[in-house]
Amino acid sequence: MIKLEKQQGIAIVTLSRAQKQNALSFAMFVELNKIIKKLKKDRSIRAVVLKGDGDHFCAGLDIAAVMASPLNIIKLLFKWLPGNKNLAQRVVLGWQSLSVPVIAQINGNCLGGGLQIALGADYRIVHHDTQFAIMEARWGLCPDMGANVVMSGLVKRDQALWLASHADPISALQAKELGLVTQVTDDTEAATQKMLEILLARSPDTLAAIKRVTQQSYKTQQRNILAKETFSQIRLLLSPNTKKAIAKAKGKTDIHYANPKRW
Ligand SMILES: C/C=C/C(=O)SCCNC(=O)CCNC(=O)[C@H](O)C(C)(C)COP(=O)(O)OP(=O)(O)OC[C@H]1O[C@@H](n2cnc3c(N)ncnc32)[C@H](O)[C@@H]1OP(=O)(O)O
Repeated sequence: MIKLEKQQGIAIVTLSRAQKQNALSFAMFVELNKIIKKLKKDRSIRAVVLKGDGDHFCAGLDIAAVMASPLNIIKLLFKWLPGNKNLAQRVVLGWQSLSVPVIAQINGNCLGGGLQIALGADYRIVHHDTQFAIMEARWGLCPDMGANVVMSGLVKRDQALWLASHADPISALQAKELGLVTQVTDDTEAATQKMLEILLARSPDTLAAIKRVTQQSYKTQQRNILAKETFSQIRLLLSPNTKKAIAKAKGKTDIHYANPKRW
């Protein structure tokens, strides 16, 4: 469900489950993690392009499929030991551990976990018609998968709060205004090629150094943030208000939340 091709030194990673708008199963996270490890060792590549098969980048986590296996939920979101990242965090932040530039080429829907994976890339080239949303709040959850690390380098604090809290789709232009997007275009393929030409004209050592140094400013905080988002998600999953939020997301209207907990 993940395709990896190499063309003239460019690795092309494609989320390939077009009939489900490339919604992410547990197996896709496992495959993506393996691919990132493979690319890390591959000295023949100069850049990575990450995209979705068909008309969409990704419709987010396949919640029903992942929820069907409690063991997979634990492996994906909660396998946390001090200093370790869970599988989803390893995938989202994995693109940043590569020394080569990673460009997410985005069309159609780019939602939830799909947006988080795209935010882990170095650049996002998006079609005018793309829709973005951080959707966890609809399910009574909070953004995880490393979203809080990648967002903190891109979006101002009040905007990050608002985006995660309203959980509604925003347009490509709104996303650009917030800082989520590098470039909005009518031809993502051509714009990606153009960016690759510019990047490939630079020394790979220079690009690697720029990437490493640019990341450093928010890397120091990373471990605390990752641990916090994992623990917050565990508490939410155990909360009666989350059950109510899920019922609401499925269309139940007479929902009354209990008083808020102290965090
Ligand atoms: C920790 C949590 C992390 C997260 O990622 S939270 C976010 C999870 N994602 C969602 O909540 C999105 C759910 N999907 C939708 O709201 C809608 O869909 C869309 C807006 C993405 C698209 O709507 P439309 O254009 O009308 O297409 P369609 O007929 O609903 O979907 C086409 C096919 O794609 C499947 N699909 C879409 N999203 C998901 C998903 N997230 N997981 C699994 N399948 C999905 C559908 O079921 C259907 O397939 P079929 O025709 O076989 O029924």
